[in-house]
Amino acid sequence: MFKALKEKLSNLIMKTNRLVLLRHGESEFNLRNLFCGWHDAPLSASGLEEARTIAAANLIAAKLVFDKVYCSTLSRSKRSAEVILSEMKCSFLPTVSDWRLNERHYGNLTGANKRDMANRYGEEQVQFWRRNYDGLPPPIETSNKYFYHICNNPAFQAVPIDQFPLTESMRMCVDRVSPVWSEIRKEVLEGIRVLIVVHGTVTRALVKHIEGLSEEQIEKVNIPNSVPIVYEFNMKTGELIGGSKYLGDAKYIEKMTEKVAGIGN
Ligand SMILES: O=C(O)[C@H](O)COP(=O)(O)O
Repeated sequence: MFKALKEKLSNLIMKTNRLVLLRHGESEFNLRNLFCGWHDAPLSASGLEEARTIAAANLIAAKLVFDKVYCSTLSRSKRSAEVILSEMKCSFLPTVSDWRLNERHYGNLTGANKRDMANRYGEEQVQFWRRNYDGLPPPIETSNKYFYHICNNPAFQAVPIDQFPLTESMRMCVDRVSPVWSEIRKEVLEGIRVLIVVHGTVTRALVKHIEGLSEEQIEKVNIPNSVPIVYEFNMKTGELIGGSKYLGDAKYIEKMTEKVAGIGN
């Protein structure tokens, strides 16, 4: 009786912690509708602007504060995090750049226009490469314009040679992200308030881990740039409380999500 009451009381004063996921601002390659993957495309002018006026503005409006930030080793992720932190007046926060949070490698599609590829191979094939859980683009070839830029990018110095990808499916990306997600989850459950600023497919991989979605379910998820996604966890049990909460204007989020889902012009 006393034990049950104690449990009830401890549930009432349940300690929770939040985690926020964010996809970087629009990149030059997003703007030009090009497959990007491990190519280190910078943010576009609107990407920089939306990191401030959408990402940071919504985090500030929701009064969210952070103790630690995670991003990838690609500049569009790092730069978005810098802009957001500066806008939130907390550039002093420890920021971890981890290569395991890099975007999924798009193989030989890197640098190709998504619409051109749909005209050449058909929309179904392109959507298979983009969203099927096991859709594996052809490996990047030395003749690809971005092959040497990618191989020689100092941002990938920490990548073990036997783990350096030439292409990746969503499944491979989910597996790559898994150990770093376990590390972040542990910190979140210890009470560290974490912000993760990463990429479209890596955000989807994290959403799959966090929400426990099936392979079929995650194929239908599309992530707009610069829209914060908030999760809340029970720090004792590790359970997710409720679902995801997207911060910002619902109409804008819907429009941008549809844009990401489509192949573009
Ligand atoms: O790498 C890319 O091109 C983008 O970050 C993700 O593109 P997708 O929405 O076509 O997977």
